[in-house]
Amino acid sequence: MAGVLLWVVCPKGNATALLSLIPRSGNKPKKRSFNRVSAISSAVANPARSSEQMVYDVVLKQAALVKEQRGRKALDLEKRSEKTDGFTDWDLLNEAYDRCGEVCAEYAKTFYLGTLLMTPERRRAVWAIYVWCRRTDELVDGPNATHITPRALDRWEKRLDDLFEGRPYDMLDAALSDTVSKYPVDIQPFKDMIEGMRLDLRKSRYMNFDELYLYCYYVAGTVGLMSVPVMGIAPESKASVESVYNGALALGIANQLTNILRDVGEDARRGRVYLPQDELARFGLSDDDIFRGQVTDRWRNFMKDQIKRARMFFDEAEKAVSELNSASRWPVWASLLLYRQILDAIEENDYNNFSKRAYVGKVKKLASLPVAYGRALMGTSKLI
Ligand SMILES: CC(C)=CCC/C(C)=C/CC/C(C)=C/CC/C(C)=C/[C@@H]1[C@@H](COP(=O)(O)OP(=O)(O)O)[C@]1(C)CC/C=C(\C)CC/C=C(\C)CCC=C(C)C
Ligand SMILES: [Mn+2]
Repeated sequence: MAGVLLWVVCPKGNATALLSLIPRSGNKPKKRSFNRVSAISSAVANPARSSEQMVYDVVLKQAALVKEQRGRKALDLEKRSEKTDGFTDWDLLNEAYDRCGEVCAEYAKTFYLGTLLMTPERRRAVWAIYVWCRRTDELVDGPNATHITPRALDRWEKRLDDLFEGRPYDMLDAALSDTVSKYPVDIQPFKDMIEGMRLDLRKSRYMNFDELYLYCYYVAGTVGLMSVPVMGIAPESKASVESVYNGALALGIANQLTNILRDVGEDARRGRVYLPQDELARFGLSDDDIFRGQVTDRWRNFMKDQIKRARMFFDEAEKAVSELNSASRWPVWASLLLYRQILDAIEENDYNNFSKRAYVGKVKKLASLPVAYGRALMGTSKLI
């Protein structure tokens, strides 16, 4: 039990919620063709292979896995969900998924509501992925973060290997273990997210956008790659699987860039500057300006440029949302619109992201939901 306790990291603001999820019984456990977005990152590409090219290999691998499964008609997902291998105690497994739903509802209410439109199978699988991501993030961001060492992350990765091989360590892992046995989810994005957490332990500066891009892929682009195999691509979609995964990746990158732009002051107080050093220098800025925290014209101009780039990633993602299964589109649109509006809020704060938190008010949040729903109904193909 002590081992489990060590692993379960309490969430922000509520130390008991994730602890209550501990099981009662000891069920121990090539190059891509460049588009507008890539043109930006390739401008600072490293001489060998840019981060974007490396990340694209993961996209191709995940897309291949999905295509392979698409080809195997007999492996109809909904039927496979009735498989009995691996788990004999259905009540325990259902309870595990229910707990994942509870965590999701507590930490990401809007997203949780959106998942209720999905089929029960897909919905609970997305919850299981959400919970694993949340727990992974909490390792380095939560209240126990100071105790986290690279060795602890190695153990978390070993645990990931085990759950992918059908040996879950606790009941939340059991839910994910069941999910990855049913959907064509590759382990690589999960491993890469852990790699992102390792990076956060050892690195607090990013020399250029190429370095930052890789970090954003690790901690957020991976989420897109993990989620789409479960959310599913619309059967009527004419887009290539790769282009949909590319859009999913773009949404993760856009979200993380937005997160970084919103939290500049907060991160600086923790000694972290995620903004690319070469781009700061190009605008006549340095770490000192960030620690001083004064909104100057140089800062405004720099921020305008950063916001423009984040919006380009959102644009890239938007083209792909309509290719998802119709029932999965609404939560994605809702989260995209909400996160995108944080960029507007930074502008409304006159680019003061040092001491003023950019947030989207309740009214705007609520207003976004029908907009998201309307967009979800439109399944136009904008990708090839
Ligand atoms: C519909 C939807 C949003 C599905 C994703 C569900 C899911 C598995 C989410 C996991 C999120 C999570 C806990 C990630 C851990 C790392 C992390 C915290 C990343 C940051 C998220 C924002 O959270 P927050 O504001 O709470 O950040 P702080 O911890 O407070 O700093 C991120 C910025 C990134 C999360 C990334 C996504 C939500 C990407 C979603 C992309 C898709 C679902 C693909 C959609 C498909 C197409 C084709 C566009
Ligand atoms: Mn976090």
